[in-house]
Amino acid sequence: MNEELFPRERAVVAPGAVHVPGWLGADLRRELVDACRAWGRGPVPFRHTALPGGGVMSVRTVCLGWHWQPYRYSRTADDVNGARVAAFPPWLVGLGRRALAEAYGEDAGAGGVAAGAYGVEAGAGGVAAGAYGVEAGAGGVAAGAGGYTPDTALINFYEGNARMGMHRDREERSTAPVVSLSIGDPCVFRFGNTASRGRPWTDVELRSGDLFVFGGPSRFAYHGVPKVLPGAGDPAAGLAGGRLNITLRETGLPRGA
Ligand SMILES: O=C(O)CCC(=O)C(=O)O
Ligand SMILES: [Fe+2]
Repeated sequence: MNEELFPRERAVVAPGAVHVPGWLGADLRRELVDACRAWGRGPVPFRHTALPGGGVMSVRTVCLGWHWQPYRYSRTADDVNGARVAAFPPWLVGLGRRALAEAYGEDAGAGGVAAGAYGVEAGAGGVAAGAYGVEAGAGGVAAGAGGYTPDTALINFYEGNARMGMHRDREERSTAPVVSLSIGDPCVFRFGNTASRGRPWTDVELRSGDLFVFGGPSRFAYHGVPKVLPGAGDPAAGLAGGRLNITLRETGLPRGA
């Protein structure tokens, strides 16, 4: 939302991890909320994901393109109703590319990403090559925002005391960045490190319309949502309460599958 008295500043939270406050305008937020409602109507509904240990996640999730369940992707929602998940729409690929360009700079190519988001050190080659591996260096982040082709989205809905523990998004074979879009109630988003669930971490408040991208050296960093803050959702976007988060990812899985 852009009505802030003191506009919030974009911030590089860690190398490759960028927070862009208020990136989504009201029209786009509303379109996304409408789209999420439609996706939640099927073929696969929002569900509390069952964990192997017997627990269930407090957020409710629905997926596009590929269905995520702990800890793999499949085309069908075998832990829900067995249906094939809704297709990942081309317009969402476009939104992902725009998000990447916004976070890392228009020339989010080899040099652009390195210089813009990772800092000069990373650009020097060592970190970039080390973090991406040769494969990704050639075809992943280095290909720039235009080459970014997310093929799965996890749509999380937080209500009441829903939260998400510290974890890594690591079921993807691609090392391309994760694009995260938030709509509705604000939350504390905890962005940690790649070594452990523990400190150091940075707590960032994500509000409605905020973009957060994590790639490069931060792609496999631990992160979580310890708390959703009280709010009224985002009435301008047609969300009466709760928090929606959409993450766009490249699975690196075969497209034809
Ligand atoms: O809700 C968020 O902001 C984070 C969601 C997340 O980390 C995930 O879906 O893996
Ligand atoms: Fe995550």
